[in-house]
Amino acid sequence: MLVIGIAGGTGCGKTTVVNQILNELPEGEVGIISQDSYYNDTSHLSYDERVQINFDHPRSIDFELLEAHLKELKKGNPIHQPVYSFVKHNRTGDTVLTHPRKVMIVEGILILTNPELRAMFDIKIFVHADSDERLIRRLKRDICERGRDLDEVLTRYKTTLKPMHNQFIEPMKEFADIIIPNNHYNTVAIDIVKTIINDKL
Ligand SMILES: Nc1ncnc2c1ncn2[C@@H]1O[C@H](COP(=O)(O)OP(=O)(O)O)[C@@H](O)[C@H]1O
Ligand SMILES: Nc1ccn([C@@H]2O[C@H](COP(=O)(O)O)[C@@H](O)[C@H]2O)c(=O)n1
Repeated sequence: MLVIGIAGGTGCGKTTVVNQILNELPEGEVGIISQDSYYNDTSHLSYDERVQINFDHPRSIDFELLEAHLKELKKGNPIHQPVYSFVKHNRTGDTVLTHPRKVMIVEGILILTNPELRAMFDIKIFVHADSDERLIRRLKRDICERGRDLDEVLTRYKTTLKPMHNQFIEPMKEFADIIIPNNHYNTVAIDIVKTIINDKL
């Protein structure tokens, strides 16, 4: 199994890059694990308490479960990937049966911050977009798709997103094998990654 880690700040285009990679590759050969599925289970907290969580700090992620799941997939066993709700700020209780594939992609803002998880990646990719570009994209996405308003996104950006990005995410570029500039759609970089995957398949 080839395991590819794709990191980068919120709104840099990780999900878009993953979809572009999947496009045209043989169906059923590439699997995806999203770090978002592994936000800690916070069922013991009220909604108001969950809103206060710093979702851009590594401690908000259940890395233990994420690692355990990746190990199972590497052994050839399927896993039940939790489903996360950005509206409820919690896991929904549902899971998605995820089968091992020849190529597994793990994507998320903080996946390179955990040394044990990082060691499991054969290829580490960092997607870069400038912070103003990422903020614009995040505003549009969170308002249209994640039930947020302008005030919520901007407050979160100033109080947690930006400082956490500078402290934990940006320094992870050091560990990347490939950095994809993504201020604009980067078809050349996507083609290179697709070629690497096709070689493996
Ligand atoms: N290169 C790009 N140029 C313009 N918009 C982009 C680009 N890449 C992604 N987007 C848009 O930005 C938003 C956030 O992208 P997404 O892939 O969800 O980022 P991430 O998963 O890194 O948070 C989406 O609405 C997406 O369509
Ligand atoms: N309940 C939550 C959980 C996470 N976030 C934000 O999501 C971002 C990570 O997801 P991307 O798809 O953008 O990579 C992260 O910056 C968290 O702030 C949230 O808003 N609410």
